[in-house]
Amino acid sequence: MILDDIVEKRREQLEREKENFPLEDMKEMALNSRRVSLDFKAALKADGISIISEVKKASPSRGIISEDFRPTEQAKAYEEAGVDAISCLTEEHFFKGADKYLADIRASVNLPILRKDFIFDEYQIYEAKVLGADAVLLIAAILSEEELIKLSRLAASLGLFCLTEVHNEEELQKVVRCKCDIIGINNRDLKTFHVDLNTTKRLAKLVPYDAVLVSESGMKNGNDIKEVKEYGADAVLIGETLMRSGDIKNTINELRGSL
Ligand SMILES: O=P(O)(O)OC[C@@H](O)[C@@H](O)c1c[nH]c2ccccc12
Repeated sequence: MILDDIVEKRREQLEREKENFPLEDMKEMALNSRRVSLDFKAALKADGISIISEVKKASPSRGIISEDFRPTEQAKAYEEAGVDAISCLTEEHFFKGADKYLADIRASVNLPILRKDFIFDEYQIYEAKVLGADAVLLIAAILSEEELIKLSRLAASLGLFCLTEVHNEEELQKVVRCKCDIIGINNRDLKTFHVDLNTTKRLAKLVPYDAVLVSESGMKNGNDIKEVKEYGADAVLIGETLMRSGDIKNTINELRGSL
């Protein structure tokens, strides 16, 4: 199963990271960071539908998405087009991401940044802080309830927001029990890669009214956004459509339905 393979590879990447830079040092750096996070949650709750735009070179379902991949330029173009937040992949093997991309983007844009990765170890949370992220992704499918609580508490203690991702009822119930306040509904099943916007429709009804709801994956145009907005989404997370766009401003306007 692909999700297991990704986590397995991610463990290997993590071991390398820990060898290069031990936990104690990473922790110290994170705790010494004086940077105040940008308010990821407020950005998603802003009027209208908020857009989180993703910087992603490749994915296991799509292969290479962007041949001429320039992460910082991409993020700057998103900022100029008026998006509300940026998501940056840091997983190396399947998504061809890198920590450096996030750090570089941090130095050039002034929007909240989500570290998009497969996070299961406290090291990755400290590292997110050091890289300059404002938020981290936690995927309910790969974390137990105890882990979700532990990692989200640690993130909060560092001033990081958590976007907690679910794909089915059981995962949603789990994150609601953990009182996660920013809930991502992934329209893509990470086990089969099948995309269905009805996932948002089905699960949105079970999301607590005071949580921020993000619909993730598979959206291609303004109609898709309108659809998930009707289901109750406060924000959308869009990657491939924007990575493939030749005119980001135009595509963002089209997605917002303002053309
Ligand atoms: O490129 P898309 O279909 O617009 O999807 C973006 C984002 O939702 C997707 O990259 C994603 C959602 N959850 C994830 C978890 C890990 C890695 C990637 C993801």
